Amino acid sequence: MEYKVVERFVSINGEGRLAGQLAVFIRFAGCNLNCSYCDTQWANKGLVTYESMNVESIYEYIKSTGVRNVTLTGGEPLLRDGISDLLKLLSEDHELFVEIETNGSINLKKFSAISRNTISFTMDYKLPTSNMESEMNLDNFSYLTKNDTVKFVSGSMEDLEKAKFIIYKYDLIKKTNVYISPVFGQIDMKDIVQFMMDNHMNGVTLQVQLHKVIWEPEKRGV
Ligand SMILES: C[S@@+](CC[C@H](N)C(=O)[O-])C[C@H]1O[C@@H](n2cnc3c(N)ncnc32)[C@H](O)[C@@H]1O
Ligand SMILES: Nc1nc2[nH]cc(C(=O)O)c2c(=O)[nH]1
Ligand code: SF4
Ligand SMILES: [Mg+2]
Repeated sequence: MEYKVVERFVSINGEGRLAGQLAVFIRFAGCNLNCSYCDTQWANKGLVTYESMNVESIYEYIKSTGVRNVTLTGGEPLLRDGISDLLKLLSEDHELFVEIETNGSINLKKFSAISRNTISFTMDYKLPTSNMESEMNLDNFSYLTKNDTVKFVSGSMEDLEKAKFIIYKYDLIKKTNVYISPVFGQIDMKDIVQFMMDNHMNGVTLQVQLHKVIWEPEKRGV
């Protein structure tokens, strides 16, 4: 199985539970959604330049970096047939901790058989601002554990209200890690903090994309 890889690099992880730690990134081409705010739309275009890599060459690259946190992202990394083969190989190397950024539309049930000790899903719940909310697979919440994360990328008060509704309806704080992140530059983070205070959102973590604070927000490969 060949995968279209549009970027591979080492940086600090700017998002998620391991934000601030070194991570090696593999970015796959193509996505089945089209979020209004997507910061990697370039990776989803048909004519994007990519490298063909297979499971072995991806694994070799990861190991060659000496970095133990791995982030698989895109585009939508779980879109490819055969991505389970890569997840299985990576799960067998207990030196690695693998995070998969996924868009909430892909059924996670099919990955239940893979050993999940060192494999963690960060599932976005796409809010109204994204225009992609109708694509969310709500069954996915039953496959997430405390090793995983649900992320609500919010660009408006309407988004925050919807995030609150979903968090409590599905009891997400008990099941998994819950993050709120601003659509970069589109909402005042003070308003998010105020919303969290007004609604007693204990157990929810606010996070800004660290790499966009450190480098130019549009910079690739960081
Ligand atoms: C580019 S996506 C790739 C993985 C997958 N397609 C997804 O949406 O989760 C990686 C993460 O970046 C977030 N993201 C994309 N554009 C953003 C923006 N303008 N501001 C904040 N987060 C953004 C997405 O919501 C997602 O959590
Ligand atoms: N530094 C850095 N951290 C990240 N964490 C998740 C990313 C992504 O695009 O999925 C990302 C990214 O693009 N850069
Ligand atoms: S799902 Fe992810 S990669 Fe696809 S358009 Fe939305 S943010 Fe971009
Ligand atoms: Mg990114």
